[in-house]
Amino acid sequence: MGRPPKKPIAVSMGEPAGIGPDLVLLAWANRKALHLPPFYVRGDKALLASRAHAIGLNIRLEDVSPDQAGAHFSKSLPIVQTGPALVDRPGVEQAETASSVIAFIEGCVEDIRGGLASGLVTNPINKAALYRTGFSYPGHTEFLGALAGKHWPGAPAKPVMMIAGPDLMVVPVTIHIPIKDVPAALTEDLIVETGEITAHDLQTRFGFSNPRLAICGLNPHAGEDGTIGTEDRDVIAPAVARLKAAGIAATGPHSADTLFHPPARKAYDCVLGMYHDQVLIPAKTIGFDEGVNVTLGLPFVRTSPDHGTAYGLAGSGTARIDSFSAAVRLADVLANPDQV
Ligand SMILES: NC(=O)C1=CN([C@@H]2O[C@H](COP(=O)(O)OP(=O)(O)OC[C@H]3O[C@@H](n4cnc5c(N)ncnc54)[C@H](O)[C@@H]3O)[C@@H](O)[C@H]2O)C=CC1
Ligand SMILES: NCC(=O)COP(=O)(O)O
Repeated sequence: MGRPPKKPIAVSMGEPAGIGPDLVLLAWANRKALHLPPFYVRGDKALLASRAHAIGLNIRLEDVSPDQAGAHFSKSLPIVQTGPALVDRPGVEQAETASSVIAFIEGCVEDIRGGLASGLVTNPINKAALYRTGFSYPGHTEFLGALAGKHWPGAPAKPVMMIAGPDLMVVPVTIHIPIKDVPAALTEDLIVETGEITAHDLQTRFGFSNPRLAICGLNPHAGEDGTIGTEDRDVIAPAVARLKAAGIAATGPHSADTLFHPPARKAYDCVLGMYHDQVLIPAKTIGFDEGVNVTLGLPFVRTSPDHGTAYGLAGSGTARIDSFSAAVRLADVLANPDQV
């Protein structure tokens, strides 16, 4: 007996005024050249039709249910209509689309839970626009952690953000918080938990037998023995010691400024940074086009392009699809480890 066909990847359309709609259309149009597995979009068909016209793509869009998506993918872009029809205004924020944006994500997670999709790829959302309508999660990462807790009760669901590129993988220990709040948020337990989840997922999902984690300091020169800030000595160093005691190949705290040049990158598999920009700046500088945002620590697979909504490019047809395509391929590999 042959293997059953792979389930499709569920893709959320993301911010309607951003480049998410362009990306799904361009990716489907170039699916063969990009070696993309079957996927479907939870979004709005009317808006996608309008955007396809704007960027000069004459492609078939099919309104389907998730269980039919795989069968349609070779001939048309399968769309699971989610929410009301939207008006296509590229680059223009509209408060009334916020509930649809959230419903796209929730619907995809429910599809995975229901066995209809193998993994999730999210398109970028306008975070500030969602906050303005009362959305209480800083980003997808935290929202997906909450959805995992709701739909997989009892399963471990501490979401950890990783930006993975061919030349660098990084994890920010604190994510979407103001820089002034970082020192207080950094605890030994948080660093240890993040390191353990990272090491576990690099082993079980990414095939590293003994992943080497380089842990950044917080202060210049990792604090110079507590003379330029005490967090490196009093919080981060003990956390590194605990990770080592747990059998994880962790080193640090390292001075972050000298951790990302090519020879330094040979000494580790992944960097844990203490705050968002400490590690996302090098990751996006080195591999903006190929980078993929992966959420570790969830009971399901979620990836995303590493960029945002790029309002200025929406509807122009010029948005690069490399990162989105890499996100779809990686979701497929992670969700179907025995079939690639
Ligand atoms: N995963 C998510 O949902 C993310 C959402 N965002 C959201 O994106 C919005 C804009 O954030 P920014 O910091 O301006 O980042 P951005 O990534 O949208 O744009 C930064 C620069 O990169 C360019 N760019 C982005 N994607 C591109 C692509 N595919 N092809 C070619 N050029 C591209 C843009 O034109 C711009 O010059 C914010 O509302 C933020 O909340 C940002 C990052 C991730
Ligand atoms: N800068 C990366 C980013 O903000 C991604 O956030 P999320 O929406 O994936 O949590």
